[in-house]
Amino acid sequence: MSGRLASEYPSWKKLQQIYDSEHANLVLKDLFAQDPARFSKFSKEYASTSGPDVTFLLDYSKNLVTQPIIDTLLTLGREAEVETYRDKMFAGEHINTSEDRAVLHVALRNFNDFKIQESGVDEVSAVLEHIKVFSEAVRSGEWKGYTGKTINTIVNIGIGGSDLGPVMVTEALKAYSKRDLTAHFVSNIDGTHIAETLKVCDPERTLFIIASKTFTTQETITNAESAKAWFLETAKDQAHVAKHFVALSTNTKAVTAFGISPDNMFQFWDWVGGRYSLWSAIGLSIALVIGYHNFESLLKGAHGMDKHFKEAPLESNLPVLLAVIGIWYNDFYGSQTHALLPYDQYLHKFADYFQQGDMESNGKFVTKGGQRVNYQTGPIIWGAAGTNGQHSFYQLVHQGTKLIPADFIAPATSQNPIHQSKHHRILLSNFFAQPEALAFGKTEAQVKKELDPGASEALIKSKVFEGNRPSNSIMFPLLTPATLGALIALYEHKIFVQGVIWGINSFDQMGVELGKVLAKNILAQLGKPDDVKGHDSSTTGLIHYYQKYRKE
Ligand SMILES: O=P(O)(O)OC[C@H]1O[C@H](O)[C@@H](O)[C@@H](O)[C@@H]1O
Repeated sequence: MSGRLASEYPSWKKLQQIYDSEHANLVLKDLFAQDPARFSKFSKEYASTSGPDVTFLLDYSKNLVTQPIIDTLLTLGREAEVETYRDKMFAGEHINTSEDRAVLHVALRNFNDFKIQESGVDEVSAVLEHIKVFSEAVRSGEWKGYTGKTINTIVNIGIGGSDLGPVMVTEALKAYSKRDLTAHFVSNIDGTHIAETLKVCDPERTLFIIASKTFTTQETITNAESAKAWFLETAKDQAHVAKHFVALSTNTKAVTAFGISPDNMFQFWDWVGGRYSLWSAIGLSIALVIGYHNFESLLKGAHGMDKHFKEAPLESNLPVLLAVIGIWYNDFYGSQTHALLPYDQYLHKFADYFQQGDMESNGKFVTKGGQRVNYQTGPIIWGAAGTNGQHSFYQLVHQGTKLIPADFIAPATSQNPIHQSKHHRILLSNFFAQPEALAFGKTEAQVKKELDPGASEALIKSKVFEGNRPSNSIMFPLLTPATLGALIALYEHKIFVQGVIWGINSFDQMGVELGKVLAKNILAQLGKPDDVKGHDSSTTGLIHYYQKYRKE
């Protein structure tokens, strides 16, 4: 984040030399055979030192690394001043330089532990109290709708960071949810999303949460207006809106203009990035679904990881290790993507969440100093919950031509140990088997032994697994709110470290702007073909096609 080109650091050049001269010999099968202690050397157990107990194991032994490579990668971190920039973040310095903002999602889950100076930080506990009081009133039934009935449905209307975090976390912690309160999340501008949701809502018992940091996002405001119109069709009186609409935003003026009273607004601050906002008022839907106490555990679990990230030396700092190993593949092996593969159905939105978290943060081609980078920055993040992926895309992961580093994530214990945990044992046997298969593969000799002597060369070749495909494995005892908090913070800080090394600003998102501006211009031209001006022939042709067939 110093804005320097990563490729100028001496350790970067050294890593390139190591890659060039050694990568052909970096064979997992051999590395494990040569060192029986490889697992214990390249795995670490995390145990929180503050807040609720959180432990997990990070096994990074199945990576194409040796100790000297890890050491050089850590030197790269030091040369890029990862420690300095980490301290700047925690100190509230304006490390989001393009927007001149502090980056303080860590302050949202700090509970007065670290001293952080920034305006608004001293208001965090009051907003948490507001979330607590409000969520408890709704959950207990004390908060009533305009006809005196309790709330049984919440609809969070938001998009991007005002949607993905709450969606992912409420799914991940469903086992802790209040079953008589149904949560829906409406994000897409496609009218289908709000229309289908409203079909199953009762206006007398539904609470709409309008979640938007800026309160100007077209999708969210349009959906919120449609929801309000739908509500007023039944409720008639504008005064009833107060019982059914609340806002989560930094923009009091726009919230008031929408018709939501400031009493029903949950505040946050410009130093909370959208994709880092689930810890803020944006997490209201989470507190409503799992209860404030569990929401606080989520925050405290994340704080434990913040403490680890802030205090642990780089060589035992888990976010740093994940970050530099990721850079090894991304920048030296040329891998384009990184897969997140949780073996936990509750985490089925985890990869979706970190698509924004990682790709919006590190999908940048200029450094903070404005130079075009001459190396790869953020990877494409993707993934799905196991074992579903095994029956779709794992073919390519095992035998395709691309190197796909992957993180396998699993709880040792299931929240649903049905059939004497038979399901979970099968799930975990797959969780253990897949990284093993990826790393060690299957040789031609092994294949031949299993086939008839007359088997064709082609058949034999098609059954070979080259192996040597790297992965991390993360295991924890149970997916609790605090464990999830720590896990999310682990990845947030990994993304931070990578951004610092690449010299980019991980905290702005200029790349979402151009399309928005063009769409606004096009929206004004959709009326008639003659209005369609100033576009290339393809865009013009597409708009004309729409105009020919549309039905209003
Ligand atoms: O909460 P808001 O202001 O509605 O923004 C929603 C989203 O908009 C844009 O796509 C980006 O800025 C995202 O980072 C943000 O999360």
